[in-house]
Amino acid sequence: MVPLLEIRDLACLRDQGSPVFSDLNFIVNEGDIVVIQGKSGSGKTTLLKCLSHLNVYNGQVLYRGRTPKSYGIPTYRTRVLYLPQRPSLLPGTPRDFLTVISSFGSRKKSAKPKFNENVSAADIDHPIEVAKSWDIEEELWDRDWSNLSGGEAQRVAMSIAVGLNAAEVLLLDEPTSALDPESSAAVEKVLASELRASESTLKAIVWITHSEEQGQRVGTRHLYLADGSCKEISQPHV
Ligand SMILES: Nc1ncnc2c1ncn2[C@@H]1O[C@H](COP(=O)(O)OP(=O)(O)OP(=O)(O)O)[C@@H](O)[C@H]1O
Repeated sequence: MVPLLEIRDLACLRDQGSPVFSDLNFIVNEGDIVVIQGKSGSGKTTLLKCLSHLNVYNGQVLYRGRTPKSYGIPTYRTRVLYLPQRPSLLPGTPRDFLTVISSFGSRKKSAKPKFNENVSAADIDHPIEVAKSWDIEEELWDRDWSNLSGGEAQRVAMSIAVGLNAAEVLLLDEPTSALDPESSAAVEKVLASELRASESTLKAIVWITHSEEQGQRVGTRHLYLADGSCKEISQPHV
């Protein structure tokens, strides 16, 4: 069976030419929540950016056996969706971002998702409803990202990722780092149930966390990045 995501001989260089990492090889299968751990500066964010085709890299990233370019990069980025560590650095408002991303998207309206389906107002309403369930009032959608708190921005970004129901793989960069334990647990619960729900497009998550406890709670697999390479470990790294 073709893996959902396959990473072959992935290497990424710093501006000065030294490698952040090289020769990374791993597979993400349907149902996986792959937790990525590693010390600060080990290359976790860089890895997610390579997977979402935001960084230049050597080697191959294959989504369902095909290169990102073969889907068209905007469509690929909607299907393999990266949520940055600090969504507050995005330009404009969350509603602007939602409109742009949904115009590239494809929602699963039937058992077989199709690319480039038209997006209706309902597509845009759903993330707003998900966000409301996480105590995000609608007026926040029209504020600049820079004027949201870190935790508000994280919940809004996550509600877009979940509510649009377009992504098959979510690439999450410390998605709950600015949340209190209760909000964090609510987000973990929704993501885990989305992964199990048959009507959801979501098939796998790659999740960076510095929290060993969170890694243990959410992860089905654990990768540890160190010294420019990564290894699969059976338990979260202590
Ligand atoms: N645009 C860039 N130009 C030059 N070096 C960069 C750039 N982005 C990242 N780096 C370097 O690449 C290395 C890996 O950074 P990265 O942000 O991927 O680490 P990380 O493991 O996610 O760290 P943290 O846990 O602190 O978020 C670091 O040495 C960082 O300084």
